[in-house]
Amino acid sequence: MTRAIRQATARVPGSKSVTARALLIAALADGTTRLREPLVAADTVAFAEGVASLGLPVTRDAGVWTVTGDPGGPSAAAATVWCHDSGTAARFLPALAALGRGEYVVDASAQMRARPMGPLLDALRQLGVGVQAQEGDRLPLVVRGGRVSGGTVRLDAGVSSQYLTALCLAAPAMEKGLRIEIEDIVSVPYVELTLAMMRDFGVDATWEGSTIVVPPGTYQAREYRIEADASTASYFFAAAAVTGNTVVVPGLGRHCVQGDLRFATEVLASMGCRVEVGADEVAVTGPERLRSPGEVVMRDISDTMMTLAAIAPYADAPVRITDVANCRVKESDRIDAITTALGVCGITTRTGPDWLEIEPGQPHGGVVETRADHRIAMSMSVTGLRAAGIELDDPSCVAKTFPGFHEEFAALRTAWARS
Ligand SMILES: O=C(O)C1=C[C@@H](OP(=O)(O)O)[C@@H](O)[C@H](O)C1
Ligand SMILES: C=C(OP(=O)(O)O)C(=O)O
Repeated sequence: MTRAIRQATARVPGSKSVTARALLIAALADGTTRLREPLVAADTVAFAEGVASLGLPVTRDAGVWTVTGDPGGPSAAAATVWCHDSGTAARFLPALAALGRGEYVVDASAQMRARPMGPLLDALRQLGVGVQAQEGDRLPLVVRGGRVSGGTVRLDAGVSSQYLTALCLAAPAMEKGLRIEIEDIVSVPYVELTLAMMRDFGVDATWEGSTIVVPPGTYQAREYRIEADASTASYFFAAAAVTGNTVVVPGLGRHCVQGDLRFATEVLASMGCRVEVGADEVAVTGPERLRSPGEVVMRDISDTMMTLAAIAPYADAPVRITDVANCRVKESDRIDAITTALGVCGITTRTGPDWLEIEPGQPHGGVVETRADHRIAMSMSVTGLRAAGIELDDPSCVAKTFPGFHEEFAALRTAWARS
């Protein structure tokens, strides 16, 4: 007997990572850039307000953000840049501030103040930028803007690729450009995304072995469409995986530049899902019984680690996720947060410094401690599709990247039920 598969569409907002990069590039571009379909969420609003506070105007209309760039860098004489909980803002904006003509304070929430900044600050200091930080190179910072001539820096991006992206994005505005010699690196697809977007705005940076070479140059202002967020889409793809239904997500497709789409095309596909990548949409259909992918190395796509952990109980054998040490220094200690959440629901897990393992089982209800981490909230919502009584202590923390998440998730369930 063939089973009835229910199909529905889920609308996922614009990519956080693409929106943040586009804002910074546009701020340094020659002219006015119009960003279509940007992500409107706490992280990107903080980013846009940070750019504006540095003296580079950003107008936010529905569906279009307009940025008036200045290849000479920020013009404000003084500013306080408030990054809220956003790693992209807290790591990218100090590099933009370094190019300015004033003295800037960069600060953020307690959650972000606890996250590491050291390698970025070390690289900025190698370039002669005046940076003062709190003990342990944490936020808040004072950055003294000035002419940055560039040259060569060494960088350890083994805890976060965001330090490397920050330097790459700012480098064309440096007199000699920049050679960045990379010691270690995580989240490589995010760096590829950075270089691809720089190319879209007219600057061609290249890899030479483990060095990135960015020539001096000027970004060209343009009209730019922000694609949907592949990390956010992972929750909707995972929902199809555990229910055996089909979800179609528009705004992602063959030309997608985000590494996290690999969660669908590689991880879910290896678990028995059918994954169809079209020109401007991706469809995922769950199997009758979810297969364990065995061990999954997630160093490149660690934002989707919790999505996989959240569906792992429904697989037919244990799931082991490895090489995700830097998940311990994100919005929460994510290895601890997701295994604690699953534990509250009766699922057995094991962890190590950079890995976790999840046993198959039927979760029961419980109150999940989200630890103000949007991805714990969204991931455990997926677990809740096949387990009654899973509640989040703070559902509103999804506002970091998708304020409308719960409404869209509920709409998908309703659409499946009606189809
Ligand atoms: O550059 C970016 O836009 C991002 C890089 C990744 O961080 P790490 O490089 O710290 O892993 C990712 O987790 C984050 O959500 C967004
Ligand atoms: C790690 C994340 O964000 P950021 O580092 O940009 O705060 C995330 O969105 O999962």
